[in-house]
Amino acid sequence: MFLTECPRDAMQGWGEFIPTGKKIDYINSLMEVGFDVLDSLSFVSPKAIPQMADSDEVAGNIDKSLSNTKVSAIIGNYRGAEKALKHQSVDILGFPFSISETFQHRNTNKSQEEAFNEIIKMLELVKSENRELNIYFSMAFGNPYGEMWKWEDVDFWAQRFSEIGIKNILLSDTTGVATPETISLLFEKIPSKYPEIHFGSHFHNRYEDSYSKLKAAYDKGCRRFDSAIKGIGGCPMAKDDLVGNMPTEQVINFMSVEKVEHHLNLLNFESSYNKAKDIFHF
Ligand SMILES: CC(C)C(=O)C(=O)O
Repeated sequence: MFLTECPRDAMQGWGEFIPTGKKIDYINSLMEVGFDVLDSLSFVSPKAIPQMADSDEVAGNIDKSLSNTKVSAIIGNYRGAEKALKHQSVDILGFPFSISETFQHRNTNKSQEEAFNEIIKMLELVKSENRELNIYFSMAFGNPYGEMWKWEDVDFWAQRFSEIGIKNILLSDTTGVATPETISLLFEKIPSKYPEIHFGSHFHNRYEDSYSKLKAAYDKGCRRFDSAIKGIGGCPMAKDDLVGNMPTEQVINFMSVEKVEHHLNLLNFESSYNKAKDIFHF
């Protein structure tokens, strides 16, 4: 299993400002759990996401000597990519490309076509710096804006991104509208057409829906899951429709029930969980 913990997604919409020192301590503790990736930073407008305005300082204090876990940063445009790439601690940039034209505007103030063209430029930059660029397919399972959803639209964009050489795509259920049926459909139809792309899931959901979503994706071959401790978070740009993340405890529970091997250190996970309790008051 390829596991990404998303403290960035947990923190970004949190109402009270989390002191920078606490963020750093939390992320460094997660570095010792054994996740493949920590989605930790955000180089987007501090006006839009004030909680993440200290990402420069956080990035400068991530202790990469603790493990081989890669660090990822979300960006919304080329300028954000340049800022993120100044930090040697950042291995991966993540861009939220939306399958919904409405949400692409809402999230990055661009049309899909404009965002795609900017991604082509970002990809050149990222390659020249020897880092990676992941694409999130936001609203991959439908949207709350009344736009029609078809798996073929997701496939259309998967094809376009495969043509420019994108290697990692996270099918994201931004507002938690996916069902086990739509998850099965996408994971059955799309990844097998693009063997050069590593597809994963980035689910937002209510706790009670989490197991069935994991199972639907897993049964269709998905081996890459994003999650956040206690399911805290969600996309603040989809405010009216905010739902939490896939809870990491539920992913661990799933792996234990389904007898799936993983490489997480559960003692260290408990210590990070306790830090999350302190930050998010649960
Ligand atoms: C912004 C991206 C990464 C996201 O969380 C989503 O679209 O679900």
